[in-house]
Amino acid sequence: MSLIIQADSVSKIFQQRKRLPGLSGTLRGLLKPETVPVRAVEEISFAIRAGEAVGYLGPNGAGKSTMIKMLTGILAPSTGKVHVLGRQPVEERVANAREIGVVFGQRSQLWWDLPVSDSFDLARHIYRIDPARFAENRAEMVEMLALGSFLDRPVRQLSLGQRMRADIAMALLHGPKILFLDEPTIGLDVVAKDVVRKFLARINRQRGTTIILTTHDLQDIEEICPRLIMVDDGRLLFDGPLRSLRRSFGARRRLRLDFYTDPGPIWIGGARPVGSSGTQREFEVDEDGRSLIDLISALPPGTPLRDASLHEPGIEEVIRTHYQRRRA
Ligand SMILES: Nc1ncnc2c1ncn2[C@@H]1O[C@H](COP(=O)(O)OP(=O)(O)OP(=O)(O)O)[C@@H](O)[C@H]1O
Repeated sequence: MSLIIQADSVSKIFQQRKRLPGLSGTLRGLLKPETVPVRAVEEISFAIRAGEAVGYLGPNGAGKSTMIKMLTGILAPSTGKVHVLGRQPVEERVANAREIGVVFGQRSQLWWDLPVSDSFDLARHIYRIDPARFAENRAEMVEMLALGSFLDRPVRQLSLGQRMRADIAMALLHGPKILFLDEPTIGLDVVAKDVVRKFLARINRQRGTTIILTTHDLQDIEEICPRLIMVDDGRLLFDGPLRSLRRSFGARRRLRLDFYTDPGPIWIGGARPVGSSGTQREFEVDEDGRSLIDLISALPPGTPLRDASLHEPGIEEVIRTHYQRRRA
């Protein structure tokens, strides 16, 4: 498979207006604005092959949207280079737009007061889509995303889930090779999220459309994207399969013990106490190879053990712990 997207040491620095405290500060800021540089993206490199589905994950302000804007030609990198289908998006915005689809979860591309089908017709003119190809793509999207019941309704009357489905359909009418989505499931209920996720996984699999999506929601990644790129503070933290994230962040298994009566302090070699509440105790286990039997046999004889279990840390937990550690 060929490389379809490349980011080489990409940084983006914004100049943000400095806020000065108090009313006099606000007035001074208006008369003589001072700016401070903010590094939204710092020296990020990655390469994506045709047909991949990649999740771009990070907390608020991590630089996700900024990266999507650079890949779609909305913003130019401050330093470094971005290539999408062999082009620098910001230099060849129109040619780039013809081959990519973009969905911003928080901002619709549909015309608010027009019926959904009119927005689709306008997209056909804007992208100069061949009528036969348009008809075929439109029919496929209407069927796959179940748009039939609200195609004639103005966009402002749609639920968020319906609007998002229509937005995704619109971004695919010209048959783009790459689909960029910025928070496609934000604010959706569980059913609508499920529809969107299943659809995206399907077009990636069936049409081979390359997908890059930003999200805060790990479930999006688990269901759509075999590959995860994780950023924080503008920097790249992790790039690889979701399944190797645990190992790469050194996440440890947890031993949970429950006793009939409060056992007092408990010590188990190779396990670090991390929580205690009433008759329950929790430990982080240092070595991966140790079994549950091995661990509980280290308890002093006569300890009133009622139940014991060993847990792999959830990916959510791994990431939360990692971000907390970085911020500490
Ligand atoms: N146009 C802009 N001008 C100045 N600063 C900006 C601009 N756009 C983004 N920033 C700053 O760049 C940083 C990264 O913002 P960005 O929107 O890329 O993050 P994000 O990961 O998408 O966050 P969120 O999850 O909250 O949408 C933030 O500190 C933000 O305030």
